[in-house]
Amino acid sequence: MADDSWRLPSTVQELAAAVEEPPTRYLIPEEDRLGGHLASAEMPDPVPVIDLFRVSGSHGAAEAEQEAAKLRSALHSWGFFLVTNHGMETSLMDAMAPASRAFFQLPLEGKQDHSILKDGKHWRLEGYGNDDVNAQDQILDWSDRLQLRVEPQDERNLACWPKQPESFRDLLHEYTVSCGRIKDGILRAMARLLELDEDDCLIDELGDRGSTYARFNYYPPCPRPDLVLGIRPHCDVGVLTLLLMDRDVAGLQVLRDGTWYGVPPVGHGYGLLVNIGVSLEIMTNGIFRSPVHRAVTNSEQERISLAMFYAADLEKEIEPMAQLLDEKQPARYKRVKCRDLLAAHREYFARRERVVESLKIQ
Ligand SMILES: O=C(O)CCC(=O)C(=O)O
Ligand SMILES: [Fe+2]
Repeated sequence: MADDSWRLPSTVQELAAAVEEPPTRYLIPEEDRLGGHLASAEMPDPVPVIDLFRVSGSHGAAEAEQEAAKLRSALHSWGFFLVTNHGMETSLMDAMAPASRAFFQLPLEGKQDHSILKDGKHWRLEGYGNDDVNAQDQILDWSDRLQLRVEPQDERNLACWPKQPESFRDLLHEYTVSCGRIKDGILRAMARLLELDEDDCLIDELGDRGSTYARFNYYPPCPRPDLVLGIRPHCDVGVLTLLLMDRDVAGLQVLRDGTWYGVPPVGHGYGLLVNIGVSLEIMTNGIFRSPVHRAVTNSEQERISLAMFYAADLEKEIEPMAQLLDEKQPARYKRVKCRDLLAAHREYFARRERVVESLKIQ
């Protein structure tokens, strides 16, 4: 029988503990290693920060207007921003991040109980592990992940949810509820920016049964950070992503005009970064663009991030919103069912390509 063990790489955490050099299948293509390293430029200005309370109008119309102008500028320049005054208790962020770390620190067997491989073989969307490996020459990322579908709540597959640390499940539930409110606040502010008919227009675009995936990314230290990527260049595929950044360790980079810029940790507490996804790019007919980003590793410290991906109802079709179209602004993206978009995104991601290119109307 053919040896297809290449389909089932060990976790990067195990690998990192065992090797002095990353194996060939983790080495990124030459053209991505320009200059011999993955260094990035410093952002010309600090990461834009949006005060969610102000932009919602709770301080009055004038302040909301000012904050909305900042949001517009952040969306047009970078496609991402930090959100503050978002209503999530600091104590929740302070507890969620260490609980994620504690999960990755469990012995392998404890984590494998929640493996992303059903019966040890068949890759699925939820659980602990890596990407689906479907080609022998696929270049792998230097990270392990725990991916869980947290919404709709009645579709949670709790068998994939860690029982250790003990606080994990309750924390993730609370975190999900809190992030859901923040996501709604952001989508309302964006709807106002776009002058849509109703503040809830973008929220409604997700449908009644929008899907939320929580993805915990774990990047072990790498002896050759100049040769691998923690996560390859990509756009997130959902409507938007809320990324809980590592408090201390940098790694996220964003591409703008051909230059990679490093996104520094906020320096105090945990930063919550909002990232536009491909689904929102389509819905807004390209008014908001999804930024290409990646994560690099380093040789000394592990790094953790937690991404909440908000996607529409899987059965819903995504297309440019009629309100944003007219003769001068015809649809620039094809209509696509959310489920198909997510599946296509995984295929493109594996090939290091971007799904959004295939959806543009030429
Ligand atoms: O770890 C990071 O900073 C980025 C993670 C990311 O881009 C993702 O999970 O989609
Ligand atoms: Fe991402």
